[in-house]
Amino acid sequence: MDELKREIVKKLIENGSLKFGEFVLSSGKKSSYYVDVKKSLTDPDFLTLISKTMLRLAEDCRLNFDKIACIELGGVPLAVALSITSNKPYIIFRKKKKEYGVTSDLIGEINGERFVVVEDVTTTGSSALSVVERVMERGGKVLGVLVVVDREEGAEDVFKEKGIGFIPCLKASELMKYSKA
Ligand SMILES: O=P(O)(O)OC[C@H]1O[C@H](OP(=O)(O)OP(=O)(O)O)[C@H](O)[C@@H]1O
Ligand SMILES: O=C(O)c1cc(=O)[nH]c(=O)[nH]1
Repeated sequence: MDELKREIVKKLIENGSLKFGEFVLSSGKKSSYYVDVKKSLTDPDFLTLISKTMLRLAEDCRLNFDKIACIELGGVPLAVALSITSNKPYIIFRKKKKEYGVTSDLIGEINGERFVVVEDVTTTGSSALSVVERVMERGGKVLGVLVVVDREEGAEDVFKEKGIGFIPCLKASELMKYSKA
């Protein structure tokens, strides 16, 4: 697994996804760095690497899932890639309901299946938690949350409290450590 982590770090760096400066995060928090995982998710090699890593982590943790769930935007390319690698269907939640056409906030179906949630980055975990809650409200079961980079700013505790597995491919501290190696 260590080798996969190093490959992920290498790709994130090559793709210019680790940025230093002054950033405002989704939660309103300020940060001196930003991990632009979405930029790397435009790279087919990164998509392949991440989906293989996520499938391996899910297998190692015995997450016997039927479907994949995500929220736009960052989760979508991940869900598509993992769907192709695992041959399991996926669903997408919209951040907001549409006001025309098909107005549901859900694309795909939930019929009591077992889900893994995928997310590009977790900071507070609130975005991934909204997916977990929305799957459960509709009768789905959530086995775990798989994330590319966890910034170690609270998400782990959020899911521990809920009794839901939280499985980052990489922690921010590992990203910083390996990026200097
Ligand atoms: O753990 P949290 O504190 O919720 O922060 C992480 C969330 O923030 C980012 O999304 P963003 O809100 O920037 O939306 P986007 O995917 O549409 O770019 C990221 O993709 C996660 O979804
Ligand atoms: O918390 C966030 O909004 C966030 C942090 C980060 O490093 N990368 C990202 O895409 N979002």
